[in-house]
Amino acid sequence: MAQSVWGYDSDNGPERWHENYPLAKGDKQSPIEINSKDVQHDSSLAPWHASYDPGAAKTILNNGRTCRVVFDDTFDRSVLRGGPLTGTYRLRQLHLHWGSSDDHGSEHVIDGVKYAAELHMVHWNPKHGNFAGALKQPDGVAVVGIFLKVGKTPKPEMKRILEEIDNIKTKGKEAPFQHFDPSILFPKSRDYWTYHGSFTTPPCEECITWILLREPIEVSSDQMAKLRSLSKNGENEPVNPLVDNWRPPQPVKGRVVKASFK
Ligand SMILES: NS(=O)(=O)/N=C1/NCCS1
Ligand SMILES: [Zn+2]
Repeated sequence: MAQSVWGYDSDNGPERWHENYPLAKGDKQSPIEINSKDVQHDSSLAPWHASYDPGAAKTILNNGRTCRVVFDDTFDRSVLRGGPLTGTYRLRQLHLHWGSSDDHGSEHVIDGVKYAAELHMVHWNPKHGNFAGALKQPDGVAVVGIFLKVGKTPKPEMKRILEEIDNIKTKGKEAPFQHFDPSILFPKSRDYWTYHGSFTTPPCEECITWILLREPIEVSSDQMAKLRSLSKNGENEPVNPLVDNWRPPQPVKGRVVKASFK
């Protein structure tokens, strides 16, 4: 089976992405390490609001690099607004990044803390016509990032996604995933950090307003094991566990991270 052009292995991983995707060496790359001492509280930052239509959820997919839930984004059906954003952004998909053990897996690192996983809800600005057009704009995309922490009181709302894992074990597997409002995954607090960055996967376009929620949600170690039971390989190929699909922190290059909280 030919190697995919990019991935997370030694021969196609983050250190080599720039060979085929030059943007990966840009000045506004993601993820980054966030150090609270360098964060600037911005009292002008408004609260953010998501209004998602559960009927917009369509399918869940294993694309060999992550587990992704896809939503109908053909009109303003599930939208994000407020916070650092101008206008409304349409929810297109959500996916996760995770480690091979509970002590790492997130992409953003907070005061040295690596969480077990990081969930991304990807939205795009319809003023740019379509998703492909939005990728070329600095205000084209908004991603809400939620950290997953292993704890004793797992969030029941994560169950719905994890229950589907058994149906999408191998690369290319897709299953219906309907009647799902992802805002049930949000933690209690709406506190967030925000900065301008990029996709954490190639081609690494620098079109993202990141909204990272300060409060992690809890999952159980068993739930993390479930996520790690996904495979990179296709059916009837040698088993290659889908783990450590995270990009390490990139140079901040003078960017200032704003906080909605003190
Ligand atoms: N991890 S990420 O959300 O920055 N990368 C993506 N690539 C295509 C859609 S989302
Ligand atoms: Zn992501």
